[in-house]
Amino acid sequence: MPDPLLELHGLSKNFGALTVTSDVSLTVLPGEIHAIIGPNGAGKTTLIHQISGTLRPDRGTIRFAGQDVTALPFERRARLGLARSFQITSIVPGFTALENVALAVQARSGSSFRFLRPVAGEAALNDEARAALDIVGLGRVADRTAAALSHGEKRQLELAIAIAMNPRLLLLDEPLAGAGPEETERLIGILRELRSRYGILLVEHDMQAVFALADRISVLVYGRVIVTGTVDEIRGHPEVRTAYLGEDALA
Ligand SMILES: Nc1ncnc2c1ncn2[C@@H]1O[C@H](COP(=O)(O)OP(=O)(O)OP(=O)(O)O)[C@@H](O)[C@H]1O
Repeated sequence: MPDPLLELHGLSKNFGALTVTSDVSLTVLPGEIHAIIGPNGAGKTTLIHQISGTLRPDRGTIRFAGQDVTALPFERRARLGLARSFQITSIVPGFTALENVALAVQARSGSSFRFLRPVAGEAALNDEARAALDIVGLGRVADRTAAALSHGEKRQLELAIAIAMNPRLLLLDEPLAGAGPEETERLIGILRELRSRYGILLVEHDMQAVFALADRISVLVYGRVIVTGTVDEIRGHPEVRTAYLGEDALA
């Protein structure tokens, strides 16, 4: 088995008397989609915050690509290749899709484009941004403003922005939220393509999408991982079936 890209060990977090993450241990391997599912309020988003570095765990460790990153700030983790997909609200509506992604490339690269002549620097920025748009299937709308994109295309744009960070691992918090059936199908196809390039930790409520995509699934209930397993293991797990998902979700 390859070394894990991401390794959580005994991660715990309380907000006052409320335990939001309780002794969470899990791994994400290169080229794997590891999905986190669980009922509302189970602690999925706060777990993502702790991994990305916007929230400090009270206890436990986070190792990324063999390095202990538990104490590193968000930007340092991002530079190491831990990219969180941002919500639509971070997209600049008046900018084109290309400009939105170019901003992310520029933010990642800092001053490295400064040493190129302005025109060459801009061309290099745009080339990278175009490549990210192509990966998520948005190449043909690169010059359209973000405001003019459909909801599904905006979700694709978020993915392109995350990819522009040059990640090794993508943290995706509900990438299918609000997408219609056709858009969902398209996004599932894109996420499947992305798996060959990155490890993915996926938080998603759409159970059919999770079952279509995940290599492994961890079930989070009240901040605790009650089981980690393959799609078949999770579908058939009695505690998962009865505890909270309901039979319909697992059909
Ligand atoms: N900053 C905070 N201060 C206090 N409590 C918080 C804070 N952030 C989240 N919580 C609480 O922590 C618990 C876990 O929330 P979280 O958003 O991680 O759950 P979730 O599994 O992502 O839920 P959903 O599926 O609804 O998005 C909830 O009870 C929430 O109210």
